[in-house]
Amino acid sequence: MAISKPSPAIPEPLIETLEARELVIDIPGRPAGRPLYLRIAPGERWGVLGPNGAGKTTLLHTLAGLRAPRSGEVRLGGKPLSRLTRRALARRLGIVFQTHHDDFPATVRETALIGRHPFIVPWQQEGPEDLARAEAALERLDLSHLADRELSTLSGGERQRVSLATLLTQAPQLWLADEPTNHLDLHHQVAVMELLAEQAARGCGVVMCLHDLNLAARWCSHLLLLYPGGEVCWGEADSMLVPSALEGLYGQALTTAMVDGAPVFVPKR
Ligand SMILES: Nc1ncnc2c1ncn2[C@@H]1O[C@H](COP(=O)(O)OP(=O)(O)OP(=O)(O)O)[C@@H](O)[C@H]1O
Repeated sequence: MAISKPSPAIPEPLIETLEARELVIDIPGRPAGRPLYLRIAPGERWGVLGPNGAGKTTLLHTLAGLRAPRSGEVRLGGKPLSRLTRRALARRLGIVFQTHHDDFPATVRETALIGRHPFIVPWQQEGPEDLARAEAALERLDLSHLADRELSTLSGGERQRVSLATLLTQAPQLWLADEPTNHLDLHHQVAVMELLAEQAARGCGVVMCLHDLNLAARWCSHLLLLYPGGEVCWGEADSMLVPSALEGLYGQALTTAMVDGAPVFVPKR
């Protein structure tokens, strides 16, 4: 996968910040816990960590405006998400879902082009520039050779890369990704983390739910730890990667070492 050449067709993002103000996500039957005050600034790479069922996906969907919070609000560029139209929001914020629902037959190229839908008027066909962006995104995600394939014929990792290519075609300022390295082999895991880091370096804000502590330690600038009881803490990654806190988060003893200047966490047997 080519990881060195960003598409020249993608414009520089506007500078906007995603903010959670006194936010409590809505998980039925769970106590409210500590409200979130988050500010996802341009250039930041946030990792959301927590065990299964802690609420990572619920948080991501709430930040994307797909799910109402129990209380508090999410603002983009100073405006509550509820005051933005779906179209205005989709021009600025994009999401990679944890699971894919491919209800209609479509090729890889057609799926990547969905990323342009917020920018074209209803019933208008995609133009040459839209197509060029989709092709560049497919190339970036190592998918050009699969452009005409039906989604239903792809492997899990190939399908995951199509979702990322669609988001790259959309080129939002805010990238929300639910387990973006799901199904990916080691090389493509690194390539996708590099892609997200590259977007942040362009001035995008990135939030990703991760299960791999070592990817989080190497690629995230900030971390948010979500505990199953609703407790939450967040801050710069260096200050959050405390072995005892991570052991408490997962209920799993860890061995820690420093490798190439970053901590590495291995589960104890
Ligand atoms: N509509 C719903 N009704 C009842 N409970 C729900 C609903 N949606 C989610 N939940 C519960 O909310 C909790 C948080 O779910 P969520 O998918 O956000 O967790 P997660 O941290 O992303 O988990 P995983 O690591 O397994 O993906 C889970 O216990 C889930 O069963």
